[in-house]
Amino acid sequence: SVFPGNSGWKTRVLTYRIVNYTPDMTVAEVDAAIQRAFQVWTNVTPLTFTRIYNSVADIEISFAAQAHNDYYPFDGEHGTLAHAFAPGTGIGGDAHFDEDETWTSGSKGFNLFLVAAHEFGHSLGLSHSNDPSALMYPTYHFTEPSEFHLPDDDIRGIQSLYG
Ligand SMILES: O=C1CC=C(NS(=O)(=O)c2ccc(-c3ccccc3)cc2)CC1=O
Ligand SMILES: [Zn+2]
Ligand SMILES: [Zn+2]
Repeated sequence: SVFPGNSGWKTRVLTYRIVNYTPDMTVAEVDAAIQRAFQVWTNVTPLTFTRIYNSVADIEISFAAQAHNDYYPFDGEHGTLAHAFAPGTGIGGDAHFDEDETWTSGSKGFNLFLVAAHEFGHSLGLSHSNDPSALMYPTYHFTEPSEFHLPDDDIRGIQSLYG
């Protein structure tokens, strides 16, 4: 089952900011993938996510390659696709996506919606699941986004933090 992180956010109203964009997708595609990735979690919790454009948000979303001002430099194409920080101030909650990957809204490369939904699980305090069908399972597997449903294991995990 999913091992919930040690703590979650203390507030239910969270903000997010898309700091920059990948050239692999249109701005509209990135916006939609991020919004839908948050919806996966708002559907099953009392959490709400408000997008902001200027000041610092709780969850700052950015694309970067190699070293990028945290202690977890990316590694070029493949390998680590993205990472996210558990709830907290500053870098807490932020999600970084490796620009050396090919990001798509389809089944080619890596599907941004699916990876973002997984990373936002970490941003909300979830760790990995050992259930292969779970979104929080550590291995990427493509699912048609229009048919994506949050597996029970993940619902149990997030509701143990924000139920
Ligand atoms: O906690 C970790 C540590 C290792 C990671 N490896 S990754 O970047 O290659 C990665 C692997 C799987 C996913 C994923 C899993 C299930 C559904 C969608 C994406 C996302 C990123 C990413 C990650 O979130
Ligand atoms: Zn990073
Ligand atoms: Zn993960």
